[in-house]
Amino acid sequence: MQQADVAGDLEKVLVTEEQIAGRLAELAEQIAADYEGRDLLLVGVLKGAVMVMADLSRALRIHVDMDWMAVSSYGSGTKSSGVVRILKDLDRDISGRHVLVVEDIIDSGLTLSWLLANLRSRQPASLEVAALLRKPEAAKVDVDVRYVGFDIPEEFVVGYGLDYAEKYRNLPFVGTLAPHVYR
Ligand SMILES: O=P(O)(O)OC[C@H]1O[C@H](OP(=O)(O)OP(=O)(O)O)[C@H](O)[C@@H]1O
Ligand code: HPA
Ligand SMILES: [Mg+2]
Repeated sequence: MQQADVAGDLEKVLVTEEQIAGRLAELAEQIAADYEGRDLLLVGVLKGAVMVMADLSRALRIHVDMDWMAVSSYGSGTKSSGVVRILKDLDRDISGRHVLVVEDIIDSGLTLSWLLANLRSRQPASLEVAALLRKPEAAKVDVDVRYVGFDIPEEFVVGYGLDYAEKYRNLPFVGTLAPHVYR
């Protein structure tokens, strides 16, 4: 009932549940091979990356530690404010650790570019990024992303962790909103 209501707000599905699972399995294999014999720390970026973190980490067949940061630059709108705030910092020191930042989406790149500079200053042994989605046409800054799930067009998307005004995060797929929802 509720799911039907939620789906009614969508214009189209961009990435299906099956496509997400398939791509995360491929990325997990790549990551497991790249980090073999190394101690890996996954850093999830709340709240959007919760679903990616949950599914990617379970697809990984190596030991990992997990920590979380919460940063916010979007508030309740569909445009990045460019001002990034730390809402929750990491619990532990990352100096000397191999850190893989896990993100749901790289849109303007402003959040990630700020976050990487912040994390780099804490002197990890290595620092890479895994993101489910990337919008190449929306990039305002260049960020080097080692693992990308899907490149998507410059449209506002929701689902699989991604929200519009805190809604739609629980959709199992990624889709675009019907214009009537945000106009
Ligand atoms: O590349 P950018 O243009 O900076 O956008 C990407 C960031 O924006 C979203 O987070 P948001 O600030 O909305 O917080 P949330 O994860 O809690 O939804 C998303 O989860 C990324 O972290
Ligand atoms: O397209 C998007 N959807 C939801 N949240 C976002 N944060 C950055 N880009 C997006
Ligand atoms: Mg986020």
